[in-house]
Amino acid sequence: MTLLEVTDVTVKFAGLTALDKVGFTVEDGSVHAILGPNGAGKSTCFNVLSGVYRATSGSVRLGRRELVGLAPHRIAALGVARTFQNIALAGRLTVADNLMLGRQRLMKAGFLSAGLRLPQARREEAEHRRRVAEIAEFIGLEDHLHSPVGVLPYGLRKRVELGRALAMEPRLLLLDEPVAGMNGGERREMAALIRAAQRGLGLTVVIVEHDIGLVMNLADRVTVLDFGRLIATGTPAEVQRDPEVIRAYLGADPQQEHRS
Ligand SMILES: Nc1ncnc2c1ncn2[C@@H]1O[C@H](COP(=O)(O)OP(=O)(O)OP(=O)(O)O)[C@@H](O)[C@H]1O
Repeated sequence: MTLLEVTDVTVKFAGLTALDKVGFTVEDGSVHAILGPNGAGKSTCFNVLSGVYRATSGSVRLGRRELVGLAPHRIAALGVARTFQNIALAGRLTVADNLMLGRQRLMKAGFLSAGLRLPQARREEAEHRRRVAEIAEFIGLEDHLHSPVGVLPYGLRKRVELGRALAMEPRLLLLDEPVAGMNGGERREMAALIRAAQRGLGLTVVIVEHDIGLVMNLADRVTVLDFGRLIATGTPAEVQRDPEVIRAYLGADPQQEHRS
């Protein structure tokens, strides 16, 4: 079953076409990667999916809902969570509190009752904190639950980002370069975690990534962009063989992942 359907999405910025009639579908419960060299339009595509940018034309459907034109918080409320290329966490807050921020949308008690610490609000908060502890365990950070995020090494902070997105209990998880800047071991651990989230929590994952090796091992399907155009879509094995993909991206010097 299709969860996300992107049709003819075009994004123009003053004279520059960042996305040109891009279309692909994402199956429910799958991991779908968006791959492409620098400037290909991957982040723009993500920003359209999460409502940060509005497509100039085209459509993005989550189930039957049209997402183009909705504000980011409305899209989040439909069960779409995202992480950012550059970590966007509250460094002074603990891991637990950062994960709690992810649960805000799920909290029923208003600010006032939470502020006054009314019994119902206290009970609700305790439930959310229990779930946050479970998520911290899932991402392997149970021993750091009460550490400020700012003191954690980079690889662990990237996991907190993933945890905060998971704390939103999404159906669709958008991951923007989740292993950027990580070493080989950290990359493998993060890939395993993403797989575990997809399988264990039944999530659908769309991932933007430069790391071709990671994408080929992790993704069920891959969409390849180049200069804002979709040049291939298919299984990792199919796109790896595609001559246009080889020319645009995979043929690049493997030591030099980023084309500048
Ligand atoms: N807000 C913006 N205003 C103007 N141009 C933009 C804007 N955002 C992106 N672009 C341009 O759109 C094109 C696609 O950029 P985008 O960031 O989507 O590529 P990308 O594939 O994510 O690249 P990278 O791998 O470097 O993150 C680029 O030419 C970029 O300069």
